[in-house]
Amino acid sequence: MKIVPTQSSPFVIATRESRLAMWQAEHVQALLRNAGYSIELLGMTTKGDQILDRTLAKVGGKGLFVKELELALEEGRADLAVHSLKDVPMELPAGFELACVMEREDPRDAFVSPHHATLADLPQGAVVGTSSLRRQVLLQALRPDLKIEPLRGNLDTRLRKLDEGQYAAIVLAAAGLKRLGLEDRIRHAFEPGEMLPSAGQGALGIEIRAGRDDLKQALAPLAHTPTWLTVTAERAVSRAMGGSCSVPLAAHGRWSGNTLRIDAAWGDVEGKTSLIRATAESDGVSDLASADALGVAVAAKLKAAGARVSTAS
Ligand SMILES: NCc1[nH]cc(CCC(=O)O)c1CC(=O)O
Repeated sequence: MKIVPTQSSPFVIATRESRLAMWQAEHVQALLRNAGYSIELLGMTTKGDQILDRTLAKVGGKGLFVKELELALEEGRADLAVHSLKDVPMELPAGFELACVMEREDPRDAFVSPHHATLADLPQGAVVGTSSLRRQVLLQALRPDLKIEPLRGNLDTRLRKLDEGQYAAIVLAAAGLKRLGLEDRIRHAFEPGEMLPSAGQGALGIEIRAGRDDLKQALAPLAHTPTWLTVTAERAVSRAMGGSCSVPLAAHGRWSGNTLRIDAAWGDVEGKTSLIRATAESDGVSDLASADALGVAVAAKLKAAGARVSTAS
């Protein structure tokens, strides 16, 4: 017999209305429904979805995607928000917390192109679309001749712009393409050694108002501890570097056995190709505090090698 949890009213998931955000919210909805909970969705459009003609760095940063969802939580219109962790600022506002981090999808960046198999196949000076400073700097480090042009919008919009011929290739997160059944668009998945992913890429986090123990209990079975530890270390690198989308910064963790290794790369916006890299590993990462400390240690190495802490928000 299934034990049905007691709920005074359905839990409401606040979600952006892009196909990817909806997929992610519906995924969490399905998991919680399977566990016997009653779950509804509240779709909303955020500023980050509306403003498409400027880079995120110029319009106010990643927080744009999450602020409106947090307002819905604050006003009691919704109970939880499912986020791509990559888009979640390092510090949550007071009164909010991450209730859980789920198992990571593919964290790699994907090379997508109608006519070229990978970066090395692109002709001299080809136009590659991305608005991510991290991707721009890492691409230029591999191929200084490429012309990087801005590309914003949801996944479908970005793929349409590629197909219309505005770019020879674009770079997207493999995770988003896979979730939407668009895996066949991936021509090449960059290994972390080629193009280091962003902190949190491919992982989903669920945000709630602090103190909602009923929700924490419901969400606990969705948590994936190895992912949570990894992304905590990655996000600690970003936090310690003052990371935001106006700084090219990559941080990526991998387990081998009991050892967690974090690689990071920091780019100078002005210098464009001067990448600073650092690595640290630990076999003693078993709680969020030690994961955080590992990330801070990587950031200290970046700083010692000349990376500067950003003060921009
Ligand atoms: N910045 C937008 C964004 N936020 C999360 C993903 C992909 C899914 C994920 O990383 O979990 C994407 C698209 C992309 O970078 O191509």
